[in-house]
Amino acid sequence: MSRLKVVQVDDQVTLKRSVDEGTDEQWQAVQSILQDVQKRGDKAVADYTDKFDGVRPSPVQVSGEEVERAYENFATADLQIIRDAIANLRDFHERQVQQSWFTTKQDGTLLGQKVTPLDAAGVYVPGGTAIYPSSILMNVIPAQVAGVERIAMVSPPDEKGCLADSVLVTAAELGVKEIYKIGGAQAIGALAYGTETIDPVDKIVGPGNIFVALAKRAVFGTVDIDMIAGPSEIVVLADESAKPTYIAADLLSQAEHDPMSSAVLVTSSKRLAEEVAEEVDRQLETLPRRDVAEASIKNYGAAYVTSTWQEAIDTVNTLAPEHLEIMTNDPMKELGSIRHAGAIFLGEHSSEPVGDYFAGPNHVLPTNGTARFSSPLNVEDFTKKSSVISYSQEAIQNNGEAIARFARLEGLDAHARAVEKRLGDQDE
Ligand SMILES: NC(=O)c1ccc[n+]([C@@H]2O[C@H](COP(=O)([O-])OP(=O)(O)OC[C@H]3O[C@@H](n4cnc5c(N)ncnc54)[C@H](O)[C@@H]3O)[C@@H](O)[C@H]2O)c1
Ligand SMILES: N[C@H](CO)Cc1c[nH]c[nH+]1
Ligand SMILES: [Zn+2]
Repeated sequence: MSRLKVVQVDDQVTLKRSVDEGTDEQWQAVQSILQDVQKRGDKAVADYTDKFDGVRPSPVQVSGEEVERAYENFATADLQIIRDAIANLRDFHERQVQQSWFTTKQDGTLLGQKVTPLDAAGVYVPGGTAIYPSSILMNVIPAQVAGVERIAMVSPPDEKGCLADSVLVTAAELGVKEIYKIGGAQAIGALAYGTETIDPVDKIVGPGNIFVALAKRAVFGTVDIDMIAGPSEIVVLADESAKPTYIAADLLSQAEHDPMSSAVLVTSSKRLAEEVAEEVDRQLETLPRRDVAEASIKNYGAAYVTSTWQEAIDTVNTLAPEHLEIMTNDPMKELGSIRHAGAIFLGEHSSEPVGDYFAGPNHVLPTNGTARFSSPLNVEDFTKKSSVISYSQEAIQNNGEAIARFARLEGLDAHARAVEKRLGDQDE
């Protein structure tokens, strides 16, 4: 019996998705960690690091010597790959830069929008069960391209109180100098509220486990956050021309992230669905992270078979997946029908990990159906806009009466009078 369920889609089928909103106990744990960090600063952060990571790094900030040692241990071939990925990501994100703009009218009015980078961003790099140098690239590069001056990075230490060489080297390649060996909700609290050692930031970005996600939700408002990225998801939309071996491999690439990840095939071909299910079983046999991938396939994996191709497209749009691969005869033809997906990979050579590590687009993407209304992490996330208004004397004389009248519609006389003070006044 295949672990990937083949399901005929009809009106009765509810599309399963993984939702982890945290338990009451987790919420309470996070709230009390955050309150304690606000009250006791560095001491609280050190106590929780000791409790959850089993170590008290001192100093908590990474030193230049630690970075030098990491370079000594790091293979040149790996360094070159990181450098090539950085170049691809910079090139892609530089195209996202938005300029300030201004417009003028005949009467001398000037209106516009001034784009300003955030002063300080905090980047969370997960470090519990795996190491994610790729997430450093995805979070730091758009911030730097936007022009953010201060980037403070946090990541939980290993049992020796250190960060992985790949993490330190990747951060150093990007020129990140402020790196702290802390993780979990206590690190989010330190970035949001500040401690004796760490200045607060304006926005916190980066993925993490449920404690990190709940802490980000809780500090939103004190600081901005990027999004709450849930477990990874992949949907493959395929027709008879697709190769089952490729589809199975790509489904497993996301299933191996987390038992809560979801990997789904959508097709109108029952034969393809059955072949992919068999192939998933075959490939699982030799996968090092088989336990995780198998649990994910069992929990949230499915091959949805539709009666028509249009139903297949509708199913994809209902799922609004984080990653969508289109493996059909003419993938470009389907692009126009896809309304909701975080990243769209076209054709059999565009395997999802190409985007996770290297191609250039960001791998921090909306999960959990939120691709219906949100976008990948991008340069704009690290900027804000101010409106600019400059009225000439002619403009205020021509429009002042109308503005005052509008103010009185709201019963706000001080507003009306502020404008009326200018009426009739002429420049010397
Ligand atoms: N969407 C993306 O782009 C993306 C990229 C990389 C990783 N991820 C996800 O990020 C997550 C990383 O999770 P992780 O656990 O490996 O690392 P993590 O760094 O998010 O969490 C580790 C920290 O959790 C805290 N913690 C652990 N148990 C706790 C408890 N009982 N109470 C309070 N705090 C506790 C500790 O402080 C520890 O330092 C995974 O789910 C992974 O799939 C997503
Ligand atoms: N696929 C993940 C986002 O859903 C990102 C990632 C990092 N490393 C490997 N993959
Ligand atoms: Zn991945």
